[in-house]
Amino acid sequence: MRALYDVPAPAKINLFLHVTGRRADGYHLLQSVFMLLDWQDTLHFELRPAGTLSRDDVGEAVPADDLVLRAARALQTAAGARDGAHMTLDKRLPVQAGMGGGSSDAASTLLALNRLWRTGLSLAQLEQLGLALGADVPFFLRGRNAWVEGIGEQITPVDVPRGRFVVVKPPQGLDTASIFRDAALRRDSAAAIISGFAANPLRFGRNDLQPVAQRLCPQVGEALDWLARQGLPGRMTGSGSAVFAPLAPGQSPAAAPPSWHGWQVRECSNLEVHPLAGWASRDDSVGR
Ligand SMILES: C[C@](O)(CO)[C@H](O)COP(=O)(O)OP(=O)(O)OC[C@H]1O[C@@H](n2ccc(N)nc2=O)[C@H](O)[C@@H]1O
Ligand SMILES: Nc1ncnc2c1ncn2[C@@H]1O[C@H](COP(=O)(O)OP(=O)(O)OP(=O)(O)O)[C@@H](O)[C@H]1O
Repeated sequence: MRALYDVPAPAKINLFLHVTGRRADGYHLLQSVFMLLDWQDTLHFELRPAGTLSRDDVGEAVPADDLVLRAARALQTAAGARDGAHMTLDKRLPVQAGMGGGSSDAASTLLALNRLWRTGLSLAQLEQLGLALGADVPFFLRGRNAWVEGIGEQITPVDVPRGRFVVVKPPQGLDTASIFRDAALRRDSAAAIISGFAANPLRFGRNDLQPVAQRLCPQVGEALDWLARQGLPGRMTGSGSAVFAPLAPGQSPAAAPPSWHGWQVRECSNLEVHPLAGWASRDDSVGR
């Protein structure tokens, strides 16, 4: 067994996102298709004795006690692990983008440390730990493009056509909780069915969080207008502020406007499976 691991933590985009209701605890019920992208953070893990956990500093955008450390601590406690780890996060994904970067870091941490520490938790057990860290973590653990319901825990794999996308991240980020608590948020979308999505995957539905996000962050509208002027049907991902559009074969987006300081415009391809898919056992009997 190796004493260190280097693992990727890919981003996701939500091809559509409908808010269908609200639970008694305030969390919102969603329907969405989550799709993995080839834009990623990288994490490095080294075994340390006596349960110590540490992480290299990654700058202001990520809190000191971030989702990597919190995921490690959650696994250590749940599995009774006696080992520790030193962790390095090479943060490449934009923060507060709606691309699930923090959740993906947490999922990759759970998968890597479950191997490094030989704690042997099953996928179902990791998903339960992950959901407490962030609503998107179970999706990343499962590792396939998926139709997702509930608050993120009901996951059904779906096929998404392979293709390229342009992603635009404005400099201003958006806080997920502020979007969900906004009084103007539409929370009553009718339940959709997978076959409706499958008939037209890149155009199905809408993002119900987009109108609120656009009001709180006009740069979201600016990004969508820029895509529309190129004939690209843009949509926001998650709670923003990044937006995306599918690209036709051979098509490239225009150069970003010169006034866009601090904006990111990036071409990506989708992934069929997460690079760490299969790292945790699907068999619950393997868990402790
Ligand atoms: C909107 C999505 O990006 C879709 O992928 C995610 O569901 C958001 O997931 P996330 O960033 O991991 O969000 P969390 O850290 O779990 O939640 C942040 C806050 O957003 C609100 N929240 C989040 C998810 C959800 N289904 N309903 C909510 O109301 C809650 O107030 C919560 O305290
Ligand atoms: N490893 C991490 N990477 C990024 N953000 C983190 C991390 N750990 C904790 N956070 C906190 O989580 C907040 C949101 O992170 P993230 O960038 O994942 O949001 P997001 O892109 O909107 O994701 P989502 O689509 O899940 O809403 C950040 O503002 C940051 O304070």
